[in-house]
Amino acid sequence: MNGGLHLLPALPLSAEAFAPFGQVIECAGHAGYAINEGSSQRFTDLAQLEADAEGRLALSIFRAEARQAPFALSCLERHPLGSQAFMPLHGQAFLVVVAETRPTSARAAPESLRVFVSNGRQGINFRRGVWHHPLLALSAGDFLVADRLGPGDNCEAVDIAGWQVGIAR
Ligand SMILES: NC(=O)N[C@@H](O)C(=O)O
Ligand code: NI
Repeated sequence: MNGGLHLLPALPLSAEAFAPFGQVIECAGHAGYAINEGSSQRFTDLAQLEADAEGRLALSIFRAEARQAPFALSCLERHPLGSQAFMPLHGQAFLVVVAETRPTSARAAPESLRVFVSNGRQGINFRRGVWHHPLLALSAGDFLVADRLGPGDNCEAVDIAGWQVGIAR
């Protein structure tokens, strides 16, 4: 413990481990196919983007500052009306914190929290409604973000405490 905070170490991000929460956006593990007279390879349909009927999917860029690990968690959120995808544009690693269920108390039970670290060549797509921590970039850089815009409240948040996330030494 450090300052009363329990450390939840990050595991390397993999499609299998992340499957309950969404998809990993990467070329590794997928078969690309040649397009444009062989000048490019297309790695297609890597994430299932979701939006309700009243919303629409939009592309944005988050210009993220580096967060210092270990990082004390203060909240989790979810987007009930659509998915949310993050793809690093400068190969920056980032932490991904997800929970299988809504935290029932401020001190979210560790067994419901999962922490992954992207190698910077991997993006992620949170399924619609998955509890997650807002973006935690480990080095500064831009992220391409695809998520749902439209009417209604698409962000539900809960406060949590007592946990910090980082890279196991
Ligand atoms: N607030 C916002 O647009 N981003 C968060 O939803 C996040 O997950 O980073
Ligand atoms: Ni979010």
